[in-house]
Amino acid sequence: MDFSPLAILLSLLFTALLSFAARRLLLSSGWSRRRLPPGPPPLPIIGNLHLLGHLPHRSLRSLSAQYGPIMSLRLGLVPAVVVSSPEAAGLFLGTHDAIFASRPRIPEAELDFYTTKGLVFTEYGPYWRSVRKLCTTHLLSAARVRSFEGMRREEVGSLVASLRESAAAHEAVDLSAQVERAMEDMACRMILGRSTDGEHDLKGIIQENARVAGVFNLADYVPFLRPLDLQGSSRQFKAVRRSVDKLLEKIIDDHVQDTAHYDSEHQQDFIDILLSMMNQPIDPREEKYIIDRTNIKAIILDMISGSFETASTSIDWAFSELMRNPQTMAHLQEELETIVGLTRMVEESDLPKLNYLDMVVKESMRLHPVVPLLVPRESMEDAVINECFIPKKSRIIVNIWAIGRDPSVWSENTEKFVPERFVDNGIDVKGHHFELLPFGSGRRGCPGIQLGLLQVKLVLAQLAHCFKWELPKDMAPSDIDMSERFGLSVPRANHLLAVPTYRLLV
Ligand code: HEM
Repeated sequence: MDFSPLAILLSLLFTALLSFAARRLLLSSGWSRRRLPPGPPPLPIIGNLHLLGHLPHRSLRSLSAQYGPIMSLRLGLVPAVVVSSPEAAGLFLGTHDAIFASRPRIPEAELDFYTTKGLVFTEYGPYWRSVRKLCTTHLLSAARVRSFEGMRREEVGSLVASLRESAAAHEAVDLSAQVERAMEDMACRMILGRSTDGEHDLKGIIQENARVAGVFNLADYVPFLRPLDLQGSSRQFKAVRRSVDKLLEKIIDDHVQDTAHYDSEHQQDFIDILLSMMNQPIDPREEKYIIDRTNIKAIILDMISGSFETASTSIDWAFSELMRNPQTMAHLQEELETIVGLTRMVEESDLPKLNYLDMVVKESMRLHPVVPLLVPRESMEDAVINECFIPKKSRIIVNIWAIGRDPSVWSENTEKFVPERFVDNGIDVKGHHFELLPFGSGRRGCPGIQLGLLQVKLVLAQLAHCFKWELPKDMAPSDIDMSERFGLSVPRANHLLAVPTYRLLV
């Protein structure tokens, strides 16, 4: 046989030509374009809904282990694709982000301007682009986030003061509830300019809105069931939205009346900022969309939904891991003692110097991303990814929980809380490293990332710095229940209780 370089070259060329021709033939016959990604066989009507279980991120990881990192499902009558590896996430959220940047439209949304005129659930297009730009430029910019530093200091100060009282009495505190309250107060003051309302149960209404939005509604997947409203979801959704609307109308009216009395010291909240832009184009380059009251209400509700549970849930998980890993807590407290010292509380200006804190937060977000399946996306056109056909209007679910626990990415100790894995590896949470995506990535990535990260780090650092923490009633760290509850976000199923002892010298 002739193994001369020329013969090898010719045979390589011939093979390449042959496979190119075969590929063209398959593509033109439509066979490859129609081949969906592998996935479990669907049942009539419900498709694969029965496989989701009560913690879908976990069930989907098991299924992906069998069918691969780009897996096809049918959720009721809706085609879906589940993405479960960094490479696949890079294809859907990076390379082909423009195709997958829309959100599925739920039919209620057609009646509800809150869903079509906001940001989170609004379809991709010029309106969404304008609103997104408005939010990133005017509400969530670095300068705006900084402008609320004083308010955050007050709220964190109140949290610490309340914990000091429990510390003096050597009482166990419901840390989950305390943190949740503090974060809700921060969000309400920043967005609405107040954390309570004399007339309405402000936080109760917002919490109910989040609860109803997180409820699984079969009719979202089997649309012909919608008119029957078997679960009563549609009725509940409309009732909650009426309460939200009444509340926001009143708060906006109060702002309009108060504007005349503002002095130069007045801290503008998000409603003030949006009211000052009323009747102007949302984006000066897209004059078609003018800001009116419905836009303001929809944007405000999305800012609240985006910030309400996310930061507190992230803190809750990170703190639970610190309680389960006393050496890590000790290491973090050592860093705080060195950089901040025991004679004062942590300031926001300290945060960039706290490298170990940064690793603790990343590691916690790797193991416990609060939105484990991101917010679902929808494909805007037919696409072929890795030779698989993804039909237009497929729901795209990115399982960042599975990616964060993939041993082929994070090594065998993937289930363990080891912040040190981030030493010198350059991975951050900003959406460029597809192995760690707690804030998503691409066009629909979280616009509140800067604020969210700041809040999480500030509160976590303050809790670890100001107090020594023990578990109640001789509980061992390994006894801490880490069960999850699935909804719009995934918080702890049960609250974390702990006993603080004040440790600062002031
Ligand atoms: C620790 C805190 C937070 C976490 C972990 C978080 C996480 C996320 C995630 C995973 C998404 C979906 C991204 C995607 O689909 O690719 C998202 C979207 C979003 N987040 Fe956040 N978020 C946080 C804080 C905030 C804050 C403070 C705000 C605003 C005040 C906010 C506003 C939004 C909005 C408006 C969207 C929808 C963006 C769009 O569809 O264009 N988030 N967030």
